[in-house]
Amino acid sequence: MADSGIKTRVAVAGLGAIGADVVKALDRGIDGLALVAVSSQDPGKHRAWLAELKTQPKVLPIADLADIADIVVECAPSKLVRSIVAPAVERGKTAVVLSVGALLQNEDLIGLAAENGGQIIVPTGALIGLDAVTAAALGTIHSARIVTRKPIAGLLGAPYLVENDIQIEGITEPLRIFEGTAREAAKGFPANLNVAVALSLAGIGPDRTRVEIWADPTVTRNTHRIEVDADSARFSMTIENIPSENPKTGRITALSVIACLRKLRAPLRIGT
Ligand SMILES: NC(=O)C1=CN([C@@H]2O[C@H](COP(=O)(O)OP(=O)(O)OC[C@H]3O[C@@H](n4cnc5c(N)ncnc54)[C@H](OP(=O)(O)O)[C@@H]3O)[C@@H](O)[C@H]2O)C=CC1
Ligand SMILES: O=C([O-])CC(=O)C(=O)O
Repeated sequence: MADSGIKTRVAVAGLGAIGADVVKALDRGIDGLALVAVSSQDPGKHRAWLAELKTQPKVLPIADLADIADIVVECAPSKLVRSIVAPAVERGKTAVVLSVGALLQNEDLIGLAAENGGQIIVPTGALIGLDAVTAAALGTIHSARIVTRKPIAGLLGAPYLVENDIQIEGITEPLRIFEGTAREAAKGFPANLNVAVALSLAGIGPDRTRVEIWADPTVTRNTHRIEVDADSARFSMTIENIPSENPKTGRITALSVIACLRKLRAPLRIGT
């Protein structure tokens, strides 16, 4: 298909560990896409590096991004998901969502996208294997499980730890701090376990996907192992993510978003 020359306009909400890398990649150039706007809590903090971009995006409040973009990439705290995604999908536009856990409290956004011809895209993010999980889900998946091990800094402050008075600072041995469903994990660890919800949405849902979380002072990487048993295949895979400047977020997450954006207009797409 010939390139029409018309660029799809992209806005990025959040300029932290994920958003800043996505903005820089868009500015370097992704075929068919143009960065038009960004949003952050404190834009002054980002003025210097934004000024070095080849093309200056507008700096807007999150609610205004979908006015001028075809795709809004959400890389912000999970409590903002609704205010970023709703304006996009109700205009028939696309929202790329990183704070996947928050979709469980805002499931109606999926209906809103369906009614208005919009789309919500969840990149593989910090996880591995969602291509195989979505394929297996077309048959029968008997079970899906994720075991996450994170260094202490990747878990500190999670509401589940605070509510249950679980102390992890200073532990010297791995400690299993949670066992439950992906839905429960999303509630207790909203900034740490998006991967569990992504796995569940690709597979057998948040109430049947089992999650185990370990605070592990012996690891330096955010490590996720998934185990899936289906009528088409059985597989297990592990990813060991090097933390970014945000210890909760693996470096590969921004790269996954960039790869996802590149696929949108690429002449060759690899993978499901
Ligand atoms: N799906 C997945 O696999 C993964 C998902 N995530 C999730 O992705 C999200 C982003 O992660 P990460 O980049 O590490 O987070 P960071 O904390 O590094 O960055 C968050 C950004 O959100 C911005 N922000 C905060 N409030 C507002 C607001 N009111 N309006 C606009 N912007 C705002 C901040 O602005 P400022 O810089 O000005 O303070 C900051 O730039 C998180 O919810 C995280 O849990 C993370 C890893 C993997
Ligand atoms: O799932 C998340 O929110 C983040 C994560 O574990 C990682 O980046 O490795």
